Amino acid sequence: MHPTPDEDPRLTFTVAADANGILPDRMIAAMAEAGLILPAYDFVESQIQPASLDLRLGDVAYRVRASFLPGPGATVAERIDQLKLHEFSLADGAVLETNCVYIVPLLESLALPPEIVAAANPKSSTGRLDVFTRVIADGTRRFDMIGAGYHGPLYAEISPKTFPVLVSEGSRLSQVRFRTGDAILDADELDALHASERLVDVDDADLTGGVAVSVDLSGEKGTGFVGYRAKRHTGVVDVDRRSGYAVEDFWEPISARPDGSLILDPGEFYILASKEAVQVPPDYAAEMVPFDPLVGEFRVHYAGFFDPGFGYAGAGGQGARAVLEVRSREVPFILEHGQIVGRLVYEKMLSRPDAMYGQRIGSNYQAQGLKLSKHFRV
Ligand SMILES: O=c1ccn([C@H]2C[C@H](O)[C@@H](COP(=O)(O)OP(=O)(O)OP(=O)(O)O)O2)c(=O)[nH]1
Repeated sequence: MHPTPDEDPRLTFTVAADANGILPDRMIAAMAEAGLILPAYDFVESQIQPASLDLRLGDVAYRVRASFLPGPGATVAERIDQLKLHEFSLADGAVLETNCVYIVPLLESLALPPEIVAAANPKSSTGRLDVFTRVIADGTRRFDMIGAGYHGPLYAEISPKTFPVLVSEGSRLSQVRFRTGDAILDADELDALHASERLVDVDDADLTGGVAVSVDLSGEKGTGFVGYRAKRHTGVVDVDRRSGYAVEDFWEPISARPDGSLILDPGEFYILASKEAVQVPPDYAAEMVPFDPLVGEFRVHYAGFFDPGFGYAGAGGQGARAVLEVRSREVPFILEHGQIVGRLVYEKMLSRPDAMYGQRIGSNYQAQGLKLSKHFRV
C-alpha cells in the first residue's frame, strides 16, 4: 500500500511534471518542511534567499592532500578517509590557510525528488574574498551539480587563494539553487525580456548566448581608479565578521593606464566592476558564465548567481553594476575598457519570490557600484 501524505510528508510537495523554473524562497521552505532538504538543525534568519538556500558549514573540517570527485558508486566520506591529512573542529572557529584544500561536511543534506536538480555556487561574499569553494555530493562526477533525485550529504571543498580565512560551524560560504525542467530563456525569450525590461543599460546590447557584460576601465576622473588588487601576506579575514577590516590592510587601489587598459599579473586577484548597469527582473534569476570557455587567459567570478530583483528599480537597485572577480592565469594579460568578460544567462523562476533581492533580507550588494565584500569598512 502507498503511504498517504499524512504518513509521508514528501508526498505533500509536488511540482507539475511540465513545469520549468527555479524554485523561489517559499518553495525552498516547503521543500524543507516536506523533508526534501534536511538541515542538521533549524535554518537561521535570511538563510533562505529569493532563489537559493545558503549552505552552512558543519562542525568538523578535513585538510586533504588534493581535491577530488568521488565518481559513481563512491562516497565523499570514503575519499576523505583515504585523503585526509588532518582533522579539526570548527565548533570554536579555525583558520583555513591559503592554497590548502579542505573538505567540510555541510549541515544541510538532501532527499531530492526525481524532478528536481540542485546547482551550487559560492556566495558573492565568498567569491569577493577569493575563497575557492565548490560543493561535492556522493557519487558525482561534477562539482556544484547535484543530480535529480539525489539523496545524501553535501560537502564543501574550500581553498582560500589570497587571504587566510577564519570559519566556524554555521559559516555560510556556498548557496544552492533548486530547479525543475529547463528554465533557461531561449534567444527569442531573452530578446523579448530585454526589449521590455532593458536588462543592461546599453543601446546595442549583445544578447548572443546570454547578456554580454564588459569591464569598466574608464577610470575615476582625476585618479584613474578602476578597482582593487588583493595584497599578499595579509591578516586573517573572519568570514562572519561584517565591516570588520580596513580596506588598505587587504587591498591596493589600482588605476587603468591612460588608454583604458589594465595588465593583469598572473596569479593576482582583482575586484573590478562592469561597464553596464545590470538588472534581474523579479520573475527571473541569472547566472554569470564565462563569455567564452576557450578564452582561458583570465577568469571572472566564481560566484555567479544573480538574485531576482538584483539591480531592479522596484527593489531599490537601479544602476547596479556587476562586481567582477578577476584573475589572470599563466601569462600577463591586457584587459581593455569595454572588453566582454562574461555573460548573464537568464532563467525563469517557477514563481515570483516573496522577497526580492534588496527587500528585507539583509542584502549587502543592492545598487552596488565597485564594492568589496561586506567584510571591509567603506
Ligand atoms: O559575480 C557576481 C555575483 C553576484 N553579484 C551580485 C548579484 C547578486 O544578486 C548579489 C548577491 O550575491 P549573493 O547572494 O551570492 O551574495 P551574498 O554574499 O550572499 O550576499 P547577500 O547577503 O547580499 O545576499 O551580488 C555580483 O555583482 N557579481
